[in-house]
Amino acid sequence: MSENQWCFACGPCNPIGLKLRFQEENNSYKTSFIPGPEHQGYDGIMHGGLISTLLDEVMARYLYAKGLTAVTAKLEVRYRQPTPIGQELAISGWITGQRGKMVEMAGKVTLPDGTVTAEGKAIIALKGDE
Ligand SMILES: CCCCCCCCCC(=O)SCCNC(=O)CCNC(=O)[C@H](O)C(C)(C)COP(=O)(O)OP(=O)(O)OC[C@H]1O[C@@H](n2cnc3c(N)ncnc32)[C@H](O)[C@@H]1OP(=O)(O)O
Repeated sequence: MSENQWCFACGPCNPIGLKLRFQEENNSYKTSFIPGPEHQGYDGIMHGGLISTLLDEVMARYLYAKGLTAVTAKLEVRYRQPTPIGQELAISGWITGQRGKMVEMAGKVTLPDGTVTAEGKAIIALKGDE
């Protein structure tokens, strides 16, 4: 069996996972997700911890997709607006810089009408000899 099939965010084998799928486009990594009632904190609003998960995944997984082994060293999220349940979220991440083995990344969560509800910044640590 291939590795990492149980990732909470993207693993196809995880029965309670988000099962995200990704594509690269214009030096950016993208996925989408429609949160349901099981993903809310306050009624009608997506739980902030799960929004962090979306941002963490879209940034760190971009490096994984490039064949690098990397873990999140630092994650900062700015929740600009409530993220509603039941709308398709566009989540994207991109590289903004690198200092040694620390890759600096950014990401955002966008509603269908273009409203950015959350922004993320992360430092992702490359492992091994990369
Ligand atoms: C299908 C597969 C899915 C793939 C996508 C996965 C998405 C999920 C991504 C995750 O959530 S990964 C899980 C959460 N993250 C972790 O569990 C990481 C745990 N932490 C570590 O393993 C280590 O702390 C880490 C590798 C991040 C750093 O340890 P090191 O021993 O390599 O570094 P060290 O502590 O010696 O620091 C080296 C330099 O980096 C700097 N540094 C370390 N941590 C930092 C940090 N957090 N922020 C900024 N700088 C940092 C540190 O200051 C120092 O700079 P200087 O040399 O200039 O002094």
